[in-house]
Amino acid sequence: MKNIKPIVFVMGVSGSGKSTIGKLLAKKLNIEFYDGDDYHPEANVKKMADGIPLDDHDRQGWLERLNLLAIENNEKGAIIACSALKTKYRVILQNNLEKKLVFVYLKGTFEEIMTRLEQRKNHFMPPELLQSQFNTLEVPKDAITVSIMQTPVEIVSKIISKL
Ligand SMILES: Nc1ncnc2c1ncn2[C@@H]1O[C@H](COP(=O)(O)OP(=O)(O)O)[C@@H](O)[C@H]1O
Ligand SMILES: O=C(O)[C@H](O)[C@@H](O)[C@H](O)[C@H](O)COP(=O)(O)O
Repeated sequence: MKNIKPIVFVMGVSGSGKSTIGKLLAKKLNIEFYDGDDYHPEANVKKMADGIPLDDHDRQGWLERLNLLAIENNEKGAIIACSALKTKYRVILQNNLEKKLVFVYLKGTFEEIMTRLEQRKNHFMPPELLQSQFNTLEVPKDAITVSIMQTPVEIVSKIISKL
């Protein structure tokens, strides 16, 4: 592993496994995990809970906060779960940061992720928003891309082998 204390953004659509994989990856690397969901302003959470997709304007301040979080953790490293759906969002996350961010893209089909979302309990994000998440997604070309059709342990060990 070249990158001992990386700043990793685990990205992908809602339900792709960002929180599950991010937490496990952080535990294995012994660095802090942050869930991007916890940094949305209340208005964003309410909008999503009401079944309305966020737009660029809604996401701007949230992405800026996560960029600051990355800067604060530049030395220690961090794992951050964040949808980071568009290329321009990933540019905001990298702003003024010394380290080059590592993006891990959790790749899965609409059908598989819909099944997981329908089974997930106690979460504000309604499965009906999944189509808009896929519509918004710009698949990253320079990310570590991992299929979600494996156990979390397998996914995390693949990620670590590529860091
Ligand atoms: N590799 C996996 N295999 C099977 N189920 C998974 C896997 N990763 C996550 N899940 C389950 O899928 C659902 C969505 O995962 P979650 O981590 O909440 O995704 P996200 O943070 O991207 O919205 C959860 O119920 C989680 O337990
Ligand atoms: O950019 C967005 O539209 C949101 O960040 C969204 O992608 C994110 O997925 C939600 O916060 C729901 O949370 P889950 O990803 O945990 O479903």
